[in-house]
Amino acid sequence: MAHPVTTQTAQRPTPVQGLTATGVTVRFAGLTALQDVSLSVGRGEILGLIGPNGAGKTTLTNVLTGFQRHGGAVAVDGQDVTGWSPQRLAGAGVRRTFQNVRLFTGMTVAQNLEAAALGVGLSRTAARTDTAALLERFDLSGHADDDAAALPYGLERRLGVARALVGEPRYVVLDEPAAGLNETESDELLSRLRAVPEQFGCGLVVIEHDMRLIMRLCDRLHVIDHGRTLASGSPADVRANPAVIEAYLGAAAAQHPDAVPGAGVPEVTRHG
Ligand SMILES: Nc1ncnc2c1ncn2[C@@H]1O[C@H](COP(=O)(O)OP(=O)(O)OP(=O)(O)O)[C@@H](O)[C@H]1O
Repeated sequence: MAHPVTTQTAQRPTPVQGLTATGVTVRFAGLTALQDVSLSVGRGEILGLIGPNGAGKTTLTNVLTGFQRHGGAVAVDGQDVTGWSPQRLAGAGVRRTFQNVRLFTGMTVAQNLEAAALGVGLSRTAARTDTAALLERFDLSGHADDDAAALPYGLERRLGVARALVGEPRYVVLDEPAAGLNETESDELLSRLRAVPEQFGCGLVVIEHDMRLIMRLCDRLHVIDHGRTLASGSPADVRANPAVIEAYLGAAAAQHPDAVPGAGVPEVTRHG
């Protein structure tokens, strides 16, 4: 007897898109650096991660990019990547920059990009093509053959960001990309970063103390203090949040982001 034909319309849950951290906790000996922090960033989105010195921002960056063991979970577009090494995560499209740019010394600007592209698994031909495109997009073509170690500071930071974008990453975490830049350089970085999600199709997490930059750049902000989430939402909502004003921004800065004490300078201390 012929069996009736049944069509299996499997009701698979739609994978959660984005780079997500769920219930992340990190303890260093007696110190709780992160306590039950959850956040997510989608492709095409820019998320700002802000908070006072020692709040846990770099520790969270390390968690998201595989440099820090932790409790809780990290996922990339629905795939659990908890415990993956930085190299494996980079291969899966999760990249980062460091507070202090770590360029490959003894190499030119172009060689820095090419080496990074080879490092994430591109073929030599693809690495060359990618390098040429990045040099162009970041206005570095005129410096392609310069010794990277001899670049002026602003260009060094620009190269650091470009290098994190080799090989079409899915998500990039930028740790204080504007640190030490003057106002003009910071504004120039802002317009470059603003274009990145559309140009590269990736999501950005930006850790930054420069509130002039962060308030203009980000679609959403996530604020942490003492290792816990203090607030999250649009820049306007976060700027008006009394707890954020109290812990971090200060009243004057909340009303006039250009007046943030130390804007453009990495050292912003707790208020109150
Ligand atoms: N490897 C470590 N061992 C012990 N304590 C650490 C370690 N790394 C960070 N910490 C502590 O964890 C807390 C969070 O530090 P973290 O560097 O993540 O803060 P942050 O928000 O990035 O600060 P900043 O804005 O100054 O860079 C701080 O109290 C810091 O001293």
